[in-house]
Amino acid sequence: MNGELRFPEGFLWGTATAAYQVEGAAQEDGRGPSIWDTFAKTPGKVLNGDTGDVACDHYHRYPEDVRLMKELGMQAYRFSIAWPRIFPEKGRYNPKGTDFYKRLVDTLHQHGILPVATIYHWDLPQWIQDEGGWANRRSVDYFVEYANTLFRELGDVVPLWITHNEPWCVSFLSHWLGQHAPGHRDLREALQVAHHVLLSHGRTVQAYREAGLSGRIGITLNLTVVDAASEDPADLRAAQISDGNANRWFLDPIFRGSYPADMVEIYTEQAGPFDFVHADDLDIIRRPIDFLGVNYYTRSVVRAGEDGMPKPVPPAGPVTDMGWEVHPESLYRLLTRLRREYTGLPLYITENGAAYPDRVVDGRVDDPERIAYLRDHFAAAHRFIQEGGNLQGYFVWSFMDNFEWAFGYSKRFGLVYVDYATQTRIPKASALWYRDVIAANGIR
Ligand SMILES: CO[C@H](O)c1c[n+]2c([nH]1)[C@H](O)[C@@H](O)[C@H](O)[C@H]2CO
Repeated sequence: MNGELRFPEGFLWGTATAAYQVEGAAQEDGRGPSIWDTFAKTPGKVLNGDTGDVACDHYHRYPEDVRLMKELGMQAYRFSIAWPRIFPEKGRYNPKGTDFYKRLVDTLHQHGILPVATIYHWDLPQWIQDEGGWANRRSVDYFVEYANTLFRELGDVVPLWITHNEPWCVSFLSHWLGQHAPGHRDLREALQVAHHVLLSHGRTVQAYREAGLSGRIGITLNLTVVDAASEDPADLRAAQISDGNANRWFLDPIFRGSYPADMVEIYTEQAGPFDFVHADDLDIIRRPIDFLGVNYYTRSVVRAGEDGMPKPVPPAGPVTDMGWEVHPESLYRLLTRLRREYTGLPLYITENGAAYPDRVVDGRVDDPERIAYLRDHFAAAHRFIQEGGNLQGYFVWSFMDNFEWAFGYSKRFGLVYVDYATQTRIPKASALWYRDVIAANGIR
């Protein structure tokens, strides 16, 4: 058909969620508290005082959800494993926690859906935070023990592993900007956290190789394109700094084995010496991975503040319900840069999607804006592939509406609408459209 954009044979189409955002069952089968249980119960941290106590009750309703994924033709499901289910207390392994993920993975296989497991998606066990959290280098050892347990228990049935979801959010958003758990505002701590998360990634890749498993392992980074508000040298430098913080701080250690020098100079000046970086750390962090997961939602535009540091410029174009600019061409720009400057490894879009104020009318949810958003981003991805880019799959965020962190349940990213009062699932028009895209392996 004219204008149809077909994707390569075997391209993997899926959706993504994360444990704390969908599972609920916060105290069930021995799960211990996470930093998000603590944060959400702290007055003022999450809109409307929402918590993940129940969420989408995915812990109990996953059979229904997986059936719906099958009906919608989804080929893969990216979920995260809740560390506090596996090690609820220091030194205590909880087999009941692992058993849930064995049930989930088994159900996915029964329906011909590929399981993709994210080992860490922000729900750090509170007992580790009580020892200093990711800022404490001991967290690296705890993480490797946790990961090795998952490889032992699930290594033969999970073919794709993601060590971490978005180290930038775990470090800078949560320990410098203070918007996510544990809500700290300390640049030096954020830099220590970023380093220990990256180090735990490298140690875990090493552990996966030593386990002799036949699957693949990578990491998911939230990446963006940063544009300067003008050609003024101050704005151009501000964009360079913003790019350094958002992108290069993680891409350079993983793919080049060093932190970006321009940013090291700035951060050393602002936060003191990098004495938390030990001699062989960067060699561990740069251990070769099998793929890179890319979470892309929007680009950013910055100008220079009084101090020369980047200040965000409000979007000029259309935005989603999060206020994020809809900018699909920047997905193409980002992917092209990754291929040009960093890696030819397989890439997966491990998250892309949009929140819109969805409404149920006569039992249906029409979401044309989400369809348009996804179509344009799929087209951008297709352009990258057509030019030789090694993009192998796409996971829409999210399978269903869920707990959107500090925004609580006020933002709906799902292809499937969730009525939280009844836990009813309603596939939105975008879910039915996505089903047709998957069936055609392309867009019209
Ligand atoms: C700039 O967006 C970030 O890359 C990002 C967006 N998102 C994420 N990271 C997280 O991985 C998800 O848990 C969020 O639910 C999702 C939607 O907000």
